[in-house]
Amino acid sequence: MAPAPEAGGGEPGCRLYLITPPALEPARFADDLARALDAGDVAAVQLRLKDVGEDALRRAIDVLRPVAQSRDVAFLLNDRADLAVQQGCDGAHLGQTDGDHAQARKLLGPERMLGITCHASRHLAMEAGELGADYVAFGAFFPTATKQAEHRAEPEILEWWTEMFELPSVAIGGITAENCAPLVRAGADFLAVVGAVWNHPDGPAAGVRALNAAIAAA
Ligand SMILES: Cc1ncc(COP(=O)(O)OP(=O)(O)O)c(N)n1
Ligand SMILES: Cc1ncsc1CCOP(=O)(O)O
Ligand SMILES: [Mg+2]
Repeated sequence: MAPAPEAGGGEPGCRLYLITPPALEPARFADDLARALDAGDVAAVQLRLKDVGEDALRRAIDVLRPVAQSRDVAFLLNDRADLAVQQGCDGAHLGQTDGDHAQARKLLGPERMLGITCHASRHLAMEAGELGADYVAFGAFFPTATKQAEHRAEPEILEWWTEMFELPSVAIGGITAENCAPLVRAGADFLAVVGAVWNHPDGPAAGVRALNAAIAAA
């Protein structure tokens, strides 16, 4: 999940971080995922299935992890650091109520990534940085139909974070090709998206192309 090198050797650029749709059938979704990843630059994929049991989650990881990893795209698991380690994921993303972050950091070790939700809180982000998170996630920046988001973030928090710290930031929540420019200009290292890719009217590949074009133009 490396930052994009900027042409001309300037500041690293912003990259896409895809989160899976809330429900999926792994074998069928594997084709959609492959097409999306082959459509343009994607730094990471997060498997986020909130409504399935552990067996189904393991099966989904087994099918989808190789699709990402074979393309050098990091594969992270939502909510479960333990399962991320057991199943060979590249990391885990944890929210504020997803268990003990310090324990998760230990479990994941230095090789696997830990991402932490920080909503719109500078305090939570500094705490996450102190305990060794690999990125901090701010949001939701825009209204989203994917999740009942209880926190609203403004681009200023990305500017502040980028000026103060080197740890990468992720922006999430209602992000589309049409509205992402202020987040890119504010210094977001990654844009995490669900709907803008998987619900794109011309398909996921078109969603990835549109977002990468918007990032490049920002
Ligand atoms: C990259 C990224 N940022 C934020 C979230 C939200 O995590 P969380 O607050 O734990 O909510 P759920 O995703 O578990 O509903 C995320 N998943 N990924
Ligand atoms: C998981 C999550 N956390 C905050 S907003 C959100 C959903 C993002 O999905 P979308 O890109 O469709 O708004
Ligand atoms: Mg969570």
